Amino acid sequence: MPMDNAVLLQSNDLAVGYRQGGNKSLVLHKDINVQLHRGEFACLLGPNGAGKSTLIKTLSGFIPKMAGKVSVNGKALADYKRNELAKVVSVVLTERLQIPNMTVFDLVALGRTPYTDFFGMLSKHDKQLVKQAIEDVGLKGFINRQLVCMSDGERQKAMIAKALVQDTPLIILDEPTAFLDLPSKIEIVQLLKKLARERNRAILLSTHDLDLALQLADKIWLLAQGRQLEAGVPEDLVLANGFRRFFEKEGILFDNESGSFKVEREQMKTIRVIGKGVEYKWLSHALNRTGYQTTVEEGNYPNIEIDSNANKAYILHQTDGSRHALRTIEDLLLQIRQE
Ligand SMILES: Nc1ncnc2c1ncn2[C@@H]1O[C@H](COP(=O)(O)OP(=O)(O)OP(=O)(O)O)[C@@H](O)[C@H]1O
Repeated sequence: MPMDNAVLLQSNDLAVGYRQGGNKSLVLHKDINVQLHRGEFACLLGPNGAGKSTLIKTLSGFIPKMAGKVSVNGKALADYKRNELAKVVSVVLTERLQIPNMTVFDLVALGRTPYTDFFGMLSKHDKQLVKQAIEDVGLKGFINRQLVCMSDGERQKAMIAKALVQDTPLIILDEPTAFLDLPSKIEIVQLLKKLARERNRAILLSTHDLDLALQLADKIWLLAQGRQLEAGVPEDLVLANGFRRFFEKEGILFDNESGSFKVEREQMKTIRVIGKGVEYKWLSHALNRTGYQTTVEEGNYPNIEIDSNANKAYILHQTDGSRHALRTIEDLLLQIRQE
């Protein structure tokens, strides 16, 4: 069966910002025209203060737009009744929830509110969904734990579980991975991506995890102060120098080849490295990090030979003809510095 890739979220000439009393207002971005389709996993990236939270809150109806239009599932956001909207979009914001005595189960169960009766009674099916979502975010043993007795990362996972049980076609999350350790970040982002692909949901999340976004996002939305939002598949954005234009600062360069940031530093000396494989990669990394430029070309500079046969020995040949065999990269760096 072909997947439905209808537009679930759309903005037309949207302006976002804040009203500041009287007739004064602060418009952060205007003329935002973006679309998010069913089955799409999109990451909103941008430097601090770019306006990511402001855009997320505006798109999900938490703060009023300054101009333009936001449509969810073909209907203007403003035309939705509260309960009706809660069946279409679930939102996870960064505000910390600290309700005394509330357990993980209680919090996640709130996600079923749009589907329960007047008294908020959970059916057997609702309870099953709540338990499943708690398991899915890796909080199985925490079901009866009070939120106030949990770490920021655990609480964040509970908030994501609440969004999952809300069972909406559109999920919007503001920095859901902010407090998570790296394995949990990957786990949660993979879970969300799977949800988008297998259950045909549209998911938008803001994040500072550029690496994860480059690896997993179907679309990236780039936002920076004073720049028009740019959206596209990650590879197109890299090739169009998008990350350079949006993120580079003095001394910090985005390397289009590796898709990562590099610290610009003065290179002191050239060293020739002879070898291959993972040792070659990490030796070059160590030399670049400590200010050496590496080359494979012959020339009048020190040579380092990686001897993989001799249990990863590094043989340093200095220009004066001296030779040193070193066991670790640390020893090698010390030796080079002594010369
Ligand atoms: N309630 C508010 N009233 C006025 N200005 C605000 C308000 N909230 C945020 N701002 C300003 O709007 C700008 C964008 O803030 P926002 O929180 O949207 O950025 P962000 O991209 O999410 O940043 P970060 O990555 O640091 O979380 C900032 O300059 C901020 O100071």
